[in-house]
Amino acid sequence: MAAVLILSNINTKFRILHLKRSFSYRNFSYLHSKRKILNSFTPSTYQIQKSSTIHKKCKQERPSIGGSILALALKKVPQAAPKSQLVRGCFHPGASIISRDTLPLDSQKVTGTQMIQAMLQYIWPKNDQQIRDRVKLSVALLVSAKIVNVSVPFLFKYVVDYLNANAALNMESAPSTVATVATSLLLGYGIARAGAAGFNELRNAVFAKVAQHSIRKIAKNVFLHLHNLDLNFHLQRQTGALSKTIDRGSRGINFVLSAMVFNVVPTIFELTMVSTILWLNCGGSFAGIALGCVGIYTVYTLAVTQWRTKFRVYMNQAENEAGNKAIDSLINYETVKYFNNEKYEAEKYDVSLKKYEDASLKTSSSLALLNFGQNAVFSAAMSAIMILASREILQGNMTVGDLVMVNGLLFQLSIPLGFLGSVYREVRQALIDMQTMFTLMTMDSAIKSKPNAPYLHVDTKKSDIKFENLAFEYGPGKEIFRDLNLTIPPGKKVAIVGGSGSGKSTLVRLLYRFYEPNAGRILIGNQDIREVDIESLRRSIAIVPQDSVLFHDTIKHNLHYGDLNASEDDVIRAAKMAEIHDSIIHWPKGYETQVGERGLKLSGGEKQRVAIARAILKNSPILIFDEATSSLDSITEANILKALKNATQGRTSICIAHRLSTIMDADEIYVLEHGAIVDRGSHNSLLQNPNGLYYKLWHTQNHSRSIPIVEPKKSPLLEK
Ligand SMILES: N[C@@H](CCC(=O)N[C@@H](CS)C(=O)NCC(=O)O)C(=O)O
Repeated sequence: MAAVLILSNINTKFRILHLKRSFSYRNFSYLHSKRKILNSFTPSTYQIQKSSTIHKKCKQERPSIGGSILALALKKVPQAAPKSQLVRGCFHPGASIISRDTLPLDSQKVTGTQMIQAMLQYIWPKNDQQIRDRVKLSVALLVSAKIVNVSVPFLFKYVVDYLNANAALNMESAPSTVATVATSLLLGYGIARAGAAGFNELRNAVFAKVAQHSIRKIAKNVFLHLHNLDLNFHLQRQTGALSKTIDRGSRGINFVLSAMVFNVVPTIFELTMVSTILWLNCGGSFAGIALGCVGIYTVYTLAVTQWRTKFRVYMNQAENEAGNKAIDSLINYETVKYFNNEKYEAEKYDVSLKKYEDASLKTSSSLALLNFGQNAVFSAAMSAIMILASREILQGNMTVGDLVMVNGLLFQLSIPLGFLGSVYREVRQALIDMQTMFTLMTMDSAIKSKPNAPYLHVDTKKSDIKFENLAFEYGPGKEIFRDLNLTIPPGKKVAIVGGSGSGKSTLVRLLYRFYEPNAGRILIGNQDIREVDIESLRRSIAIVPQDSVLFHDTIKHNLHYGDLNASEDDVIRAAKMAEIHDSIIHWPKGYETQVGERGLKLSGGEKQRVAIARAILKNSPILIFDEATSSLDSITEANILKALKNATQGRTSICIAHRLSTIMDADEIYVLEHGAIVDRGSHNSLLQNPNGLYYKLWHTQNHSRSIPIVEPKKSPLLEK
């Protein structure tokens, strides 16, 4: 199948824009403007052809984005090409991709055997005897349940035969004995039925701990693994998709385990027992009917399930689409109101609901067809086996009890098989989900500590920070630094200023090892940060980021996050230093106030002050303020600058700033432009140079800032 896939790496994220069977370049602008993103594109492997031709055309037509748009003619191929052919978003003819957002491009697909091995590690753990004992007990209970279950039709047979034989005799001779025997057999029948159910339930209870324990361990390991992957990985992936991967993957494990232990293995065991019994007791043709029935039933069920699965996929897609639209619309509640677009939003939501409705109807009607067919197969088999039995009875080879028994055995078999289609569908999906999750586990972080890396030691009096011949680019054509040299003296407050895109924040990311430089090195107290333990490096640096995002928890928890071992007094002290304490105590629940999702209930200034308090609490020798006062009004800013001054005392601090008024007191100011230092000095000395960038920035900002006097923003929490 020839297909066209257009990918864009705008925002460093590959997106599938459109997939078509045939492609003409004239469609390109249209497709690009449509930006159809097929998130739910099923994982397949495509071979890339003629990419260079189409890419060239894209470049001519849309020079501004040509470099980042790749239009690829693809052909489906059975196997993925080596991952080395896929380099930094550059696709070469002949290379292949796994086109699913959640599957990492640079990871290896996990095979079925590897998945089974991984699962076995959890359900048969080497050093957990308790779990192993539970598995053994579950298997014993499974076998017992099935043996008892198969004995039920036998007991029924004996009762029928016994009553049949004795009803024909003179009942007056020993009526009480007949009644006692029949009653005992029927009681045995009841006990056996209850016993089989009891064993089944006991097995479920015993095995539940094994399954849940495994899921917990796997989910925790995946979660930890995700935290250990580098920032670049996280920026390229939707966080929602990652959490879904863990969620679906661990649910998949649960499902596969449960299906195997509670359904597939017991049913195969029961089928083997039933056909053996029928063959030994009644003959080969009886066993043949049972096996034939289950065979036809299985083929029919799998075929119909395969056909109807697409309706469920559409249904789920439409459900997700509707859910996303509802969430997006409700998150944008204020924007919707600003433009009176409630009806438009409702219509948009209804489009997805309609898709859901259509798919849902197809799901139900195809389910009815499946159920009917399954029933018909078993009914036909039961009729056939009973006709055969009745003939044997008439010939005197079998009893009426035997007829009841064969009926019972076949009927009992139909019960677990009643869910075969669902089990098949869910297991297939679970295997895909598990594969996505385990594939994620094969990803390695691009940035990590070397084995036995020494801890970083920072002496605030001696350890300077040096950026030596630094070169860095976020990707091809996105160069930030070419040959940057910069020294931050120990214990001093250094400011880095410049326009947006000059590379200020990138410096912080490189220092924190969120990214690795392409050339050059960064030294703290003459220790190359690439050679030291990454955790010790990050412990030595406290950052107040540009966008402070808070956890959906209390304000106290969010402050405490700076140092989870700090005392409550320390938390309050940090809050006071960051000038947020007075606001908090006026909120209805004080420090116990919930901040809302991502700190939604707090104003920008409040969030930044929380971030400052957290950084103060972290108490690291190096402090970085990355545009930390950008969301503060003038009055709060003035108050907070004093707090910052206290916090930075005796530490090496770097203030990244756009607003120059916040860094006037810095010991040294570096002016950055297009990734190079164009000016340096103190505030006063820099203002002596009327041709310098600092001079221009200062006068532009002072002119615009002298007009408004901004009142401090009220907290949204106080307004409620
Ligand atoms: N007999 C069918 C259906 C069994 C059934 O009722 N499955 C439940 C889930 S355990 C269900 O809700 N199915 C809905 C569907 O398959 O669309 C089969 O073998 O799959």
